[in-house]
Amino acid sequence: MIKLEHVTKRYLKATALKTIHVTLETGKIYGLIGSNGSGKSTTLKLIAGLIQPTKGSIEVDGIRVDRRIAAKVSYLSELDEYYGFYNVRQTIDFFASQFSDFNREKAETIRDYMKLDPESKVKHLSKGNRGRLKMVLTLAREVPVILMDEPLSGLDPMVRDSIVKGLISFIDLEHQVILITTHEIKEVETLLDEVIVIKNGEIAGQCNVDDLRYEQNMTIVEWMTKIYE
Ligand SMILES: Nc1ncnc2c1ncn2[C@@H]1O[C@H](COP(=O)(O)OP(=O)(O)OP(=O)(O)O)[C@@H](O)[C@H]1O
Repeated sequence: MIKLEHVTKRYLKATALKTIHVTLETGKIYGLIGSNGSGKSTTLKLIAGLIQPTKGSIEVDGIRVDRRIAAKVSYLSELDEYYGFYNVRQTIDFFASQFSDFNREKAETIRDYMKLDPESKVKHLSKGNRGRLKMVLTLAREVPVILMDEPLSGLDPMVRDSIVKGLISFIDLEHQVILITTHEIKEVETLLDEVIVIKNGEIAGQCNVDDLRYEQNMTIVEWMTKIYE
């Protein structure tokens, strides 16, 4: 479970988040959506313990987030941060050496599913295959929280599809909560349980995706557009 209470984040020149108050439950996949600069990445970095809130508190499974929270959170960043001179297998080995919760067997299963050649050098991988490798490394960790910042950004429709299917197949919903930021809303619509809209650093709406679809007869994009009007 992730709990943010009255969280504010100010950078030198910008207030990125204004008093965020939200609880995310284990067993659910949440989408965090909003326009550019609305505060999505900042929210993920705070939960991952990479940056500190200006005010307020953040807890993961009842433990206050600080730099040590990395032990409980698997964070897929927007950036490609891997060593180009390693091949896929060496990159997986490196992650296994860094994280005691890394499940080597699961990593192999996902690598196989993603059709990634273990001998390919990371610097020679296409953007799509680097996206797939990121998924292998993020999902192979047995941690209660998985955070994904723009996992589909810049990828072609086939790669997006394999990543969404990989997510469905390999997340452990009994023990994990997943928070995904994305602008590719239609692609993840079927995956999400809940969607949270962030606007100018504030939560402007939260909704169960089935309620939206069956009771309000609306897609996520229609709902978000209404909030942003
Ligand atoms: N390191 C930083 N230093 C100063 N300002 C920052 C920093 N990171 C983000 N900001 C500012 O904080 C605000 C929120 O940024 P954030 O990256 O969280 O938005 P986002 O919703 O993830 O945007 P995008 O969809 O473009 O990725 C923006 O105004 C941004 O310019």
